[in-house]
Amino acid sequence: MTVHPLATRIGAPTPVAVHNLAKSWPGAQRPVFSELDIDCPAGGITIIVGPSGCGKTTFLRCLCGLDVPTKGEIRFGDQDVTRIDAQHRGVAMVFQNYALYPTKTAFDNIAFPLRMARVGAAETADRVRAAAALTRIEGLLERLPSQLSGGQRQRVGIARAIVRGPSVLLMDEPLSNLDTKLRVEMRAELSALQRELGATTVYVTHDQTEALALADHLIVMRDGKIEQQGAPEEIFRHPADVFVADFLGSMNLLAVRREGEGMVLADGTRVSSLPGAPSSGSFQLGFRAEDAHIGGLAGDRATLPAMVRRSELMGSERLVHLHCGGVALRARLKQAVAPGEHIDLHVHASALHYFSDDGQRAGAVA
Ligand SMILES: Nc1ncnc2c1ncn2[C@@H]1O[C@H](COP(=O)(O)OP(=O)(O)OP(=O)(O)O)[C@@H](O)[C@H]1O
Repeated sequence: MTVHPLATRIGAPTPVAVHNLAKSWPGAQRPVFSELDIDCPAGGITIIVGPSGCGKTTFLRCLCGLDVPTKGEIRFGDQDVTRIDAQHRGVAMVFQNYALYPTKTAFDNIAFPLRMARVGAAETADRVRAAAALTRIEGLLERLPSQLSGGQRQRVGIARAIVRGPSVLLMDEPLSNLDTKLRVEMRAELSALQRELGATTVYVTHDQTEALALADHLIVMRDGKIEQQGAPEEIFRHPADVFVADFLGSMNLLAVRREGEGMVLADGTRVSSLPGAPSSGSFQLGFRAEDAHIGGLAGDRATLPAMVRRSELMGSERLVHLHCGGVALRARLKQAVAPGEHIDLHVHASALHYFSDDGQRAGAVA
């Protein structure tokens, strides 16, 4: 693999690890986060996803050195950086609101960290141009931030972050101020750029699509705790609890209880077969909208009687709002269905998830 001129690392990429990390604000009733144990793969993208206020930004600020954790350890490679100043960590951060100097041109914004580090004028110009080329803003370097679009401003922010060749790159919702189309484009570009630079990247978002698309290692956070972490596909396929299941991909959930030999939904509807279901008591059944079908499904499957409430055309398929077992469900179906119509929804055994009443995974067919 060729090493990009902005990748200043010597040797292998830097792994980032935190151990038992906690942060509390003075006077607050409970910590922002606690007991965080994370190993970010060297040279890969670790994504932290979670609802607003769960502590994502504060965690990133601790990694960056802008905030000091109350407890625990942060390691970049072999080095304990927990108490080391931000400018000596070899880390750069991209902020959600771009954080550009309004009176400086794009060139001067990007050059700023190099000038602070007293890098010579010729090398500064070379590096700014290399960063601008990577972020495709070569033609915009003389403009002020006010003369740039949101997407262009964010590119300047990213160029500024990578211009010193950081070994660790932190990104706080870098795409959230962009419109949907640009966000998808920039997402692909960011991924390519990150691979080219090889900087270990920690990326915070509340967007589950972005998280699944970009992550090598995915961490789902809730109320300052790690709910689940691992490979994105593994988490998507085997969510540890109802919160993760619903946060990553909106899971339909139905309460089920066993009665004698059979199973009954909350409104008394009887269900004939639920492959892999817990063998006693009550539980929650989960499945995703895209895993529901009408007919045409061979092998082990669940059949759920449902009534159509509304159907929205989404191009090649329809998002169908249904009533089943006393609750509202959603299914993405190929067929046209009419409001009021009664249908049998089929879900393949491999797409069924089971959770205990308190929301923990209760096993499922793999
Ligand atoms: N400087 C501060 N002093 C006191 N409390 C703070 C401070 N900064 C953040 N908090 C609190 O810490 C909690 C976590 O905030 P944080 O910004 O880390 O969450 P987040 O998950 O990044 O949210 P969002 O997605 O909305 O940006 C919030 O309850 C917030 O009010």
